Amino acid sequence: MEQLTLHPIPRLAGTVKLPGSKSISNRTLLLAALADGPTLVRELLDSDDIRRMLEALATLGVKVEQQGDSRDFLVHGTGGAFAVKDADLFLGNAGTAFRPLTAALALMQGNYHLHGVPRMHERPIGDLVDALRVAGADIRYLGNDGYPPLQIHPASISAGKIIPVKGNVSSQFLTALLMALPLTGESVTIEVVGELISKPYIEITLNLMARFGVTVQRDGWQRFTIAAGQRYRAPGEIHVEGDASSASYFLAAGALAGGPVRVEGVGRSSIQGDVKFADALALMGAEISMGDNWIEARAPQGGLNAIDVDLNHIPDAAMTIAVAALAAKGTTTIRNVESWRVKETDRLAAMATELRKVGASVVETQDSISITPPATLTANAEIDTYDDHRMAMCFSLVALLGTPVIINDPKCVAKTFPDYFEVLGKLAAN
Ligand SMILES: O=C(O)C1=C[C@@H](OP(=O)(O)O)[C@@H](O)[C@H](O)C1
Ligand SMILES: C=C(OP(=O)(O)O)C(=O)O
Repeated sequence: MEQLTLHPIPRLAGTVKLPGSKSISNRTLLLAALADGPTLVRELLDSDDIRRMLEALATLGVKVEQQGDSRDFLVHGTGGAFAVKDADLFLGNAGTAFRPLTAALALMQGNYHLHGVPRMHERPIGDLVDALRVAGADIRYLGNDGYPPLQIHPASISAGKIIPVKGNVSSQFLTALLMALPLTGESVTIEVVGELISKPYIEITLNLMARFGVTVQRDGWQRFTIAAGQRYRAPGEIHVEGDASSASYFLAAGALAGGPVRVEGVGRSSIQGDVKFADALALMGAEISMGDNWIEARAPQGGLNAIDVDLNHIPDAAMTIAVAALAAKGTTTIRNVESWRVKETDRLAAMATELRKVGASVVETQDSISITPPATLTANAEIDTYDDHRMAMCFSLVALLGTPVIINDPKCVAKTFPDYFEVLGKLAAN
């Protein structure tokens, strides 16, 4: 197995241009593929999760043309029906490809086999399948009930009713329904049953749907109504913002190792909830400034303080807080992140195990984690990354605390940020 040794990085300052947002890239590709007419998608993220969506669309007969060597792609919309009616789709471990494609294809009168890596087959999808079955979809489980792989069959769809969906396992199920149900042309109300987690991701979905001409009437986070007869219309061009979750590693770096570190590509005008990571970092004492399209972080004079926070709204960037806690005075508690258990790995268990390797005292509950840093961090800890890009990226921050660290299987960052370590290295060389 490949290993990467990161030597201590005593001071870090500079500017990083962020890669495109994963959440916006995959939503935009699908909406553009479903729209009437062509859409130019600018600055698409280049990573495994996006490749899975691009490959799936190609298999489904959607024409997508890369513009030279750029990250600009012209997507030829299909008007809401893919030409290929029988397909086998491998979607890796990309939740933002698997869940929305399941919903869209379930409404399309074809035979589709959707599968992924072994971990994807352990990530739940039952709440989405249950909701789609209420609309008449014919979806069968090929392995364990409630989990991929799935086989979709042609079915008679009638969405003109209330579709209930549970939102306490993943917000991606509601996102998938919202994006797909306009394809029926009927009026439909989606009713969230119980609690909805990761709410800001729904705002990304609604924002992009609106740019493609479909508006949703909402009653808070409980009911979402799509009026009859709406179609996705190509908006001409969509520019993909920088990835706010990827920004978290560099902002934390600025807060830990002097700074200022500035990220470009997200800021005050971002539609991504993960920009709120900056608020959590500020709560720890970091000095944050923000413009429309940039955020900057620097270390406070007296070092960071521990915090006790509910980070349900930013589950991905919350992992970065867990590692930044190693530099904070006191015990940091991150609450309401049970969804960590069903992501790329069981992130609560993985985080607890690996933080202990660097010497932290950790208390893990079903939905929270408390971290108390040691007096001296353990040098050269070998961090296992569990094929989880975010484990690799957030544990790189240990090097910014003056402690060498070894990252096992560093290439797992390819899911969302293939050249993460090169970008970090360049910043460190400034
Ligand atoms: O909709 C999205 O783009 C995402 C939603 C979140 O998932 P959950 O809703 O499952 O928490 C997040 O963790 C994931 O990385 C991306
Ligand atoms: C949870 C994540 O990914 P996915 O889109 O596969 O759910 C993530 O990127 O942290």
